[in-house]
Amino acid sequence: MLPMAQSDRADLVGQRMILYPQNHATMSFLFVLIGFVWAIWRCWRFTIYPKLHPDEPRELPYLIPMLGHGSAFFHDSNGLLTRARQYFATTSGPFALTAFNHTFYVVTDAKQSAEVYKNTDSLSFEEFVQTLMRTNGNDEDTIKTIYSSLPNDKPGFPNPEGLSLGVLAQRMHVHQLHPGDNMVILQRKARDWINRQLDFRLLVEKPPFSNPGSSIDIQLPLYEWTSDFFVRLGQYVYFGDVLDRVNPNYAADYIVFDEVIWKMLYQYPKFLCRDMIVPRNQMMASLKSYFQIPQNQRRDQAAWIINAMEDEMRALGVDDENLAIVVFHLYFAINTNARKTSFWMLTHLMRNPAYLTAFREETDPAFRGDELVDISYIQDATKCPQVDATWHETLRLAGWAASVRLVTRDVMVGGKLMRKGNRVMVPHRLLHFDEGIFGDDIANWRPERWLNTEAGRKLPNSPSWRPFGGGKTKCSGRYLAKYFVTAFVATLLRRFDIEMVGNPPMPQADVGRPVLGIISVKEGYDYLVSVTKRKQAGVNN
Ligand code: HEM
Repeated sequence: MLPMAQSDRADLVGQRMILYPQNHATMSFLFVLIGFVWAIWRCWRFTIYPKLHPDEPRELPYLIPMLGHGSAFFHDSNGLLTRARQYFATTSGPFALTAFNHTFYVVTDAKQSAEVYKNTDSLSFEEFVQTLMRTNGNDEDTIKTIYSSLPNDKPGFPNPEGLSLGVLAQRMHVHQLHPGDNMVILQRKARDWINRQLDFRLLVEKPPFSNPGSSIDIQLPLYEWTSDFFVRLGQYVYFGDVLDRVNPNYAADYIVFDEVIWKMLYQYPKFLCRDMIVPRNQMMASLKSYFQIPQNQRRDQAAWIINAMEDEMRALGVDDENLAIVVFHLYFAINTNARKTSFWMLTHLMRNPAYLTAFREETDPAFRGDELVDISYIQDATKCPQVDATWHETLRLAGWAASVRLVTRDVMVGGKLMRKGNRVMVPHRLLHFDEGIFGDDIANWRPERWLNTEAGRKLPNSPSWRPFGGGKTKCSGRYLAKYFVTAFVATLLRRFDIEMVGNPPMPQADVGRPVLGIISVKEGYDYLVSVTKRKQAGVNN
């Protein structure tokens, strides 16, 4: 056996000696071929094609065909967009970026962004909403029903243009949320809730932040605390106590979900996002139970929009499950941004005590004793210019969203042809970091840029100011958002002194994850604040 084995081995070695050079040659040939094909692809895509199609936006070159800029987009989309803008600094008009085989036309010029917001015929926001509906479990029949035109004489919310419920819903949000009687109802509800809940005894005693035994001061993790406070506030204003009774953990589930909401936006495969799916499904099940409670036990506590949406959808035959999923989307529109804005605002104010003092003094007249009484005073920029500037500057630095539209037919924007099937993106942050518009020291929080000059005072009306998107889908909740955040901060400062514990670094923003407005705080960057009963509280009354 042994001699045979030896000869076999010798044969094998011989074969390998003969085959190896052949393998080597094949591999080398393959490499050269791949390199050649790659060079032709790159030359075609980034040199020849742009020359043949000068009317289309120039594309930022990339190395790997299927990936494009996917990796950079995923890790720091704003960094990628900033680099791309520098790359195209000498060319005018939108440019293109490809990530994971999807092409985005990026619009960074304020006037051209107005073209995007205006053109609802060729640029669709609804596609984004429908994709979310699908991702979150709405069935195709429901989506079709909600996006089919309705008669212009239907009962319920007036529909003179015969719009679909999906589009009409935007008008209904405006009816609820723009200044007027319907918004005043929500503002009063919010004021009374803040007055009740921002109470030292409750802070000390109520889990999850209780500090048993504290009689003078309490320490709270700021991001966790403001998140909990604002989500419960938003939930109360829209659903009263009823949803909390159905699921006392609803707000906590929401915060867990909201911190990984990017997995929903990126449509992660199910097995990679149980941390998002478990709380999401729990919340949808709770909303379904909510809508199964007899109407006379819940509707008088709910905001007009919740009852009106229910009526409209039931009239179209939408079942409880699909109704719950649609309303779930509204829940996160209400709650995802205000909680983070209040965190960033307090963070900046504590690091800039002169502004904190100015905020406190300016809002004094809205209080009687420790109670917030006047719901319009703090909102009025003529009476509270410092508050207004603080609000704008906080949004400018913490706003990280982009408006995205699907191109539904070929269209010209900014003098460039945008092809059907691709997406147009207006990254708000690039507009907000334009030194030509917002002045120097652009990376720093300086509310005075909104106050000190004539041009600064006009900034809120500038086409470059887009923290809430634009056009028909511009955030309808922007007035209520300002009210929630500034009423909370004013009441907090009225009743308490608040200080950072120790000397924590400025929290880092979680730049790698897409958000629907305001950026989250990077994990590990929450910090403790000490909240102390204020000795001078109620001084003016
Ligand atoms: C600082 C807080 C907030 C920010 C930065 C913010 C930002 C945004 C943005 C960027 C959009 C998308 C607009 C587009 O692409 O055209 C949006 C939509 C929306 N937001 Fe807000 N939002 C905030 C707070 C709120 C609040 C508190 C509510 C409700 C009470 C709300 C309700 C909505 C609704 C309903 C939409 C969808 C618009 C529509 O289809 O009509 N938002 N928001």
